[in-house]
Amino acid sequence: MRPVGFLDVIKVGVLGAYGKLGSAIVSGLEQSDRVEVVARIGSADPLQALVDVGAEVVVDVTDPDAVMGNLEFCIRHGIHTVVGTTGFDDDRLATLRGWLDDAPEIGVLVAPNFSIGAILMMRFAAQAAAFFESVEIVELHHPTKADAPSGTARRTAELVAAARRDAGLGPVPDATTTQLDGARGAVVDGIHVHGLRIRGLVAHQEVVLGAPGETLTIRHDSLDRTGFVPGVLAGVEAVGSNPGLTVGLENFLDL
Ligand SMILES: NC(=O)C1=CN([C@@H]2O[C@H](COP(=O)(O)OP(=O)(O)OC[C@H]3O[C@@H](n4cnc5c(N)ncnc54)[C@H](OP(=O)(O)O)[C@@H]3O)[C@@H](O)[C@H]2O)C=CC1
Ligand SMILES: O=C(O)C1=N[C@H](C(=O)O)C[C@H](O)C1
Repeated sequence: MRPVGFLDVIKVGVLGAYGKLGSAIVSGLEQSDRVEVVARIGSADPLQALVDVGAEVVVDVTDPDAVMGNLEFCIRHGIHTVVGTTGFDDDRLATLRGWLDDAPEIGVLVAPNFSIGAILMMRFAAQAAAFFESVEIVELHHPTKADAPSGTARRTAELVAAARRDAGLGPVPDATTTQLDGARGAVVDGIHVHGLRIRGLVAHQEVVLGAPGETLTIRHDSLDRTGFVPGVLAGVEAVGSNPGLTVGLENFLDL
């Protein structure tokens, strides 16, 4: 298979093209002369249309229940895929790696967040984590979101937990002995994650760190879904020349 990118205009199919993120991505990609949107697929449309129009890269922004079936189809049909859909855990990533072992020339990017600001927020949180005894994550989203905690919050927790391990930090301090279910949030890799669903919001996250005598709060706000488009474009341009599974758009950025 020929790698896509560089001189060619990349033929892109968008799965979930009529959703909130998908429609912003279609509009954004249509402004670029580096890609051509050749397929806009909604939940009622056959995936075979991607093959019929020769899509080289697919962007999946559908639903946690739909994404694995879509990925299996794309990998089996030799289509590189940029995945914005969330709800990924270790089991799903292991399944994906298994499929890719049988298609070593195909690239899949799983990007919990396409926004450059959110990627930097995660990076800064991981950098700060080594210096603070306490850390918790609060993610705030629109109330039509299907999954909790958000993919971004999960990923941040994993990055923070890894940084704490590297720094030799133990568990975060917490004297709670009695609680209502959920009162202390979900726990991802030892890090407490709290989710709010509020009408009017888009996507927001705070990482709150604390040490004796000081706290540090790192906050990112997505105010409009146009903020995700440059990251999607960067993923589309890079995925074809990066076979195998990549988790996190930061791997394709010169940060
Ligand atoms: N990585 C990132 O930066 C971001 C990721 N996201 C993630 O993207 C996903 C979509 O979010 P959002 O746009 O807000 O959600 P929406 O519900 O607005 O859109 C999802 C769309 O996917 C469609 N869909 C569902 N199943 C399929 C399928 N099998 N094939 C094709 N289309 C399908 C739905 O169609 P129908 O309504 O007919 O079911 C709907 O139009 C979520 O997982 C979200 O977490 C969101 C923002 C940023
Ligand atoms: O559903 C959303 O809206 C978003 N989903 C992603 C996530 O789960 O992290 C990215 C961003 O937070 C918006």
